[in-house]
Amino acid sequence: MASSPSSENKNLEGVAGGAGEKPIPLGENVLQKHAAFFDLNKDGVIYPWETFKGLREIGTGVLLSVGGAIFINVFLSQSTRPGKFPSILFPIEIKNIQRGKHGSDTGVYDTEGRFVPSKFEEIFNKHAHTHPNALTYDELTEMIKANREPKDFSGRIGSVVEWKILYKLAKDKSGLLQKETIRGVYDGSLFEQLKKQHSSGKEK
Ligand code: HEM
Ligand SMILES: [Ca+2]
Repeated sequence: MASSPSSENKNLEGVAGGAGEKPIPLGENVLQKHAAFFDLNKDGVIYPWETFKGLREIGTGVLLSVGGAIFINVFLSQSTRPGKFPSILFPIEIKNIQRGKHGSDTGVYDTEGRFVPSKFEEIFNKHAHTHPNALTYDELTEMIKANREPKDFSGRIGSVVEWKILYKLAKDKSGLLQKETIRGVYDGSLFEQLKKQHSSGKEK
């Protein structure tokens, strides 16, 4: 469908090194980094209270952080712990985080949680009409709509939530979501940045 063999080949740039280098092992996918920010004690498992604390640290309000922690952990605990009896503590297992991928997304993470540069560029080629390196709120909404897959209720909700919260937390003073900001969300470096900004800008 959308991903032809030729566009898939481009993924390899981000995956394998030059001649003779070993490909990056699956254990080092960027989606794991995105999630690992929230693993406060770095034990490979994210409990809801860690998600809550992480969300607070990057500037999310109390109510949204409570809702976010419940929503994220309930959904991702189920998919990252397949085959196991559900745990009432709703842990997310980072080593399986790629199983938490849903439909109606951008495809910037591939099925193994790796970053696909061509898909990342596609966001801006298709939707950045007013500024080449940023999205306005309307352009973001347009992108989310364009990524909708038929009958994919949960994937659509997931995408709206991810992108609208990102916009709320990380838009610039002119209301734009900058390309570099979006790049930073994929490897989680944006979360570290937001945490610094938030802790320096506000006394607890
Ligand atoms: C405020 C916090 C967060 C924001 C703003 C955020 C934002 C995003 C964005 C924008 C995407 C990309 C979706 C796409 O490419 O279409 C994404 C993907 C993803 N995020 Fe987060 N995220 C946050 C917290 C978390 C947490 C706590 C977890 C789990 C521990 C998580 C797990 C995932 C997963 C599994 C995906 C892959 C979904 C897919 O591509 O289908 N995120 N997130
Ligand atoms: Ca943990």
